[in-house]
Amino acid sequence: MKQIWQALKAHQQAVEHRAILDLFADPRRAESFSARFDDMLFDWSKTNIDGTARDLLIDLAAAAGVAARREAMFTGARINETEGRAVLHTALRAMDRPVFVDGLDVTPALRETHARMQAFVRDVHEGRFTGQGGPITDVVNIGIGGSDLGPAMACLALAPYACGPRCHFISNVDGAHATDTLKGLNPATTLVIVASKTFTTIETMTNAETVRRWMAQSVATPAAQFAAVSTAADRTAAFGIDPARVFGFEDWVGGRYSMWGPIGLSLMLAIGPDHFDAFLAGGAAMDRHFRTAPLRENLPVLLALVGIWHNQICGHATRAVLPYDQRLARLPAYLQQLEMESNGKRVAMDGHDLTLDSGPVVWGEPGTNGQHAFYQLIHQGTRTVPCEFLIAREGHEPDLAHQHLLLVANCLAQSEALLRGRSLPEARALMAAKGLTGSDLDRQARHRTFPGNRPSTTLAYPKLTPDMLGRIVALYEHRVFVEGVILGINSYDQWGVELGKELALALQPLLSGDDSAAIKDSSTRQLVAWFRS
Ligand SMILES: O=P(O)(O)OC[C@H]1O[C@](O)(CO)[C@@H](O)[C@@H]1O
Repeated sequence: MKQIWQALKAHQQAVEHRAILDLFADPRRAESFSARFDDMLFDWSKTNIDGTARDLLIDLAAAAGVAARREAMFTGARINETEGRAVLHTALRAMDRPVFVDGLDVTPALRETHARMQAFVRDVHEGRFTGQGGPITDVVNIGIGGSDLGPAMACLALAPYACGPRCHFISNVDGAHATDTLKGLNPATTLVIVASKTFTTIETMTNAETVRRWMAQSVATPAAQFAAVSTAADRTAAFGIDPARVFGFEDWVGGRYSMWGPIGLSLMLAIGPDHFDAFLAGGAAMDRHFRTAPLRENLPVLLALVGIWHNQICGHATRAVLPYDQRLARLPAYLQQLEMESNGKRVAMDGHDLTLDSGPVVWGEPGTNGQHAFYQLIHQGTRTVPCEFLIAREGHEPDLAHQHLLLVANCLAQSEALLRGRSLPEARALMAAKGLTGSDLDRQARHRTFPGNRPSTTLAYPKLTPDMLGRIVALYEHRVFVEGVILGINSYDQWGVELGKELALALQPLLSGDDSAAIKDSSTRQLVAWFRS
């Protein structure tokens, strides 16, 4: 491994100043540096990765043992070593294939829970399960992190497939979130889902109490309109939720990988069981591809290797995710948790400090909106931000096809602009054509140059259907896995969120009056005093 990392670094230094555009002298550049899976196209040719770098990166994945680790994950080995757990979200989307944990096939239980979810959703849709004031019109999902971001992202993404009650999401402990979300909802026709793997998360439990009080003002039995999704049946029972409406899952489903199972209940309510199954089928199709395609043609592996090249080799600390698909507006937030909670770690699996950078900072917004906000920095700032564009060939609005064309044109134009840039002579010619001369021309032209040579990839897909969303989400999940294996990280724990939780619990009583002298640093002491005054 060490030698491959060194060879990659040496190669990167050798080609650092080469223009990506020069790689296109090879007429087969785009074709050779693209991969397809069914009707998805991943084009990574607009990066500075050439044949040598590609070979080294593939060697890196092979030497890191990606294939063996992948098999270990799919077959239920306890690869989440710091928590002693298997990692089996893939089993949630392939329930027909036995998977054993400790010698026990876990899929019959998964199928049973899935069937219970389907029956419940049909009962809601067909009016057999109602609120105390009539058929369910609205669903409020209370959860945070992995118990919120996935379903919230997917409900928006699949809005054209909505066929059930309206779904709303409350996550923040800020009372504003519950207040604003509940405004206008009828408690007597609202179903509340408390979604929490642990059923201890302070934000979720606090919001659940708030919503229960809100409901109690209007209906006789609030608990009758509550359902729960959790691994902790004892705690859901203690909260008073009827076990008939509790959908359990196992601890080998990580929170940020959990939308495929019961945590996806709000999504299933929104789009119906058939579309939800299509979403699962899309994820399963990507699983098969990931498990069987050679590394060189394997989409998750390639996404990961491009990421490693940009982050650990070239030193670009951030990655922008830019979906030219308004309904993927929450994808960047979803990926922030998926990627940063998974690979934002400084201690490797073997207990040693990482000698390389951990996973990148992931951020983004849908295009074209981002173009009118932060693309200025991406085009002309001093730092390089590798960009990942996502774009569908077709939208869901046939009568607005001309707008979709404009969207596609913008997406392709951005990656072209990042690649080509605009040279000083080109900018001078433009300014001269506008009548500028002399020092004025020189100065104005400099502001209008673009360095170009800025890397980007494009993931193109036919249409954002449930199946396609499943493929895209599974693609990113596996990309995170591959990056984690190459970096030697356990992508499935999240100890880094614990300290803040502990300190918040300790600070809460101090804010409401207890002695704050125990606080060690004067800044926190000052802030506590300020809030208390
Ligand atoms: O589903 P739970 O147990 O409420 O946890 C919510 C989220 O909190 C975290 O544990 C981080 O604090 C995430 O990993 C998880 O998705």
